[in-house]
Amino acid sequence: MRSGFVALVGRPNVGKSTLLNAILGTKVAITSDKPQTTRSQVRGILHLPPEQGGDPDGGTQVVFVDTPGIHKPRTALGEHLNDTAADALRDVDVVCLVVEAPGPIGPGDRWVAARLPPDAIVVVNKVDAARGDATLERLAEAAEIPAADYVPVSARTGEGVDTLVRLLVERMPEGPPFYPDDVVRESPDEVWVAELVREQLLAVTRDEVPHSIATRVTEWEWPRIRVEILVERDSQKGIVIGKGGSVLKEVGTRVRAQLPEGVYVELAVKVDKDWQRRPESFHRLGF
Ligand SMILES: Nc1nc2c(ncn2[C@@H]2O[C@H](COP(=O)(O)OP(=O)(O)OP(=O)(O)O)[C@@H](O)[C@H]2O)c(=O)[nH]1
Repeated sequence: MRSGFVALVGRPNVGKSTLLNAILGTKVAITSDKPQTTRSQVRGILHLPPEQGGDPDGGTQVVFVDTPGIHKPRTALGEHLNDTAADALRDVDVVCLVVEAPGPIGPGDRWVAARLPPDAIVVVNKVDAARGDATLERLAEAAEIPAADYVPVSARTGEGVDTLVRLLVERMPEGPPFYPDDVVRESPDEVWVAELVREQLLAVTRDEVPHSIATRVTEWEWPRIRVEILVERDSQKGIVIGKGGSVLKEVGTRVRAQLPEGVYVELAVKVDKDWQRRPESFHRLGF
């Protein structure tokens, strides 16, 4: 049996979480078109039996660690997110730096690249959205980053994902599994439901609101779940609730669609002034 850890790092919005979901073939990480969606290390576990590309003698388990996008921090939470991502680089077997094909490799990507181990893999994502020779240009640029492999993929269409998985399996050391066969996501159910609510709020609200939102489950009496939504200012409360509660209603419907039938999700909004700037507030939220 082979088993090991892979960290997915990169700047915000390059598609790390979408790639993790594509590799696992199931949703374990929330995604959005807003940067800085991932706020903690999210673990997803790939189990490959020998006949599906795992080690021929006993299969392979790859534990993926999805990380917050590394960025120039503007708040205490931002600094904490960078530290969380940097922590993930330690003690893993392979680091994948994710960049995106459509736009040039920028200072943010290079800053992360300079902190990689020399045997990292550079993943050039979103090749489906690259026009003309953009993918080739990006691979040429990526080649300047010292790494062991450079792999073009599309997390959206799945192109190249198998190649990436094959390279990762080859790099996994011999060892026993870390998780039971049926575990694909490490986070507890309460954390997952709170994340689903945050994902839908990110999808439904706009502008500065998304960064100010945090969610947590405050009651779990199956099938009734109460989720509290924290915002930083009074003005944001109205936006999150929506006219006549329309935003909350839409979010609730979208979340329920992803949970077993019959689950009742109750949403409440609360103001926790400037929680992102106060470590005691965001530590209380589990960051
Ligand atoms: N066209 C295209 N879009 C993609 C692809 N992968 C991800 N995206 C989009 O890129 C956006 C960001 O994706 P995420 O997976 O949330 O990005 P992330 O790197 O985890 O972001 P952070 O949490 O901010 O670090 C979303 O709108 C995705 O749908 C891809 O292969 N092709």
